[in-house]
Amino acid sequence: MSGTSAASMRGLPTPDVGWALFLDFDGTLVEIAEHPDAVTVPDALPGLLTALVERLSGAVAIVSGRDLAGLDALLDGALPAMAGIHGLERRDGQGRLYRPVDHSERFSEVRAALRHFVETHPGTSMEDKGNALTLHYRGAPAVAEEAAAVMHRHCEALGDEFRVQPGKRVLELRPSSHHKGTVVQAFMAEPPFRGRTPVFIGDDVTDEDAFRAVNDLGGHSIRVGTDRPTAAQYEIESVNEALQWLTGLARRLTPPS
Ligand SMILES: O=P(O)(O)OC[C@H]1O[C@H](O[C@H]2O[C@H](CO)[C@@H](O)[C@H](O)[C@H]2O)[C@H](O)[C@@H](O)[C@@H]1O
Repeated sequence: MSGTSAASMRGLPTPDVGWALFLDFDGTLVEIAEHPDAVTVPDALPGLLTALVERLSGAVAIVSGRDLAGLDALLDGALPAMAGIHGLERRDGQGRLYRPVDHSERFSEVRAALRHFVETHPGTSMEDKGNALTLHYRGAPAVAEEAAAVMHRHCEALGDEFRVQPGKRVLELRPSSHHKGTVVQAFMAEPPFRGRTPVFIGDDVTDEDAFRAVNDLGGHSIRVGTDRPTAAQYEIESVNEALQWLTGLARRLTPPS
């Protein structure tokens, strides 16, 4: 967590103890890796998150496409409040768990098709999150169009309740009822988030729903990366800069002793 470029971080909003902080995971808190299991979690990250929870009176949540079990394992259970699978599972500030829908049984056909796809396309892999199926093609970028065709064909067969969410060398088939924007709205309706100013930091297309929700709520939206148009109000260039900024945030919000 070193090597800050002051130029790209200039102009970010001034830290405030009244913030509610929402953090994406991959590409925001950890660098993108070749495979989901290959990410490196910085040693200082769980401690940094714990410090932020303390400084912001509990109003900190991870909002990720990963599932909660995987996030807990990667972060040593550092955070009570988290949303996984883009909101298809959510744990509130008091540790209560919400799984609003269960469509996993409707995926049997597409699950089998994706298994066959990864068996016949080296470099691809599938994550089965129950309520969402994720097709990774980072190891075989040339199959992007073919992968998209398979996902969209099955999504159409399932009907309007489902969508294909593109991400970084990934396609996810999931119910369209929940997304990162609805996650922000849900957290903001309850303590310890209610009444605070939402701040969301994320890097990927799926974070755009959250940026829009935060903008509508009068908060601050911060994009990690500068390579495409975004609804975010601010930009940070890299994961390292995001971690630097969060470290500075924890420091600035420490009450004087
Ligand atoms: O919402 P996020 O926390 O950013 O999660 C989005 C997806 O992240 C993971 O995939 C991405 O990161 C992998 C590890 O760096 C990378 O190999 C892959 O290409 C990226 O798409 C995760 O595996 C997915 O389940 C998440 O939905």
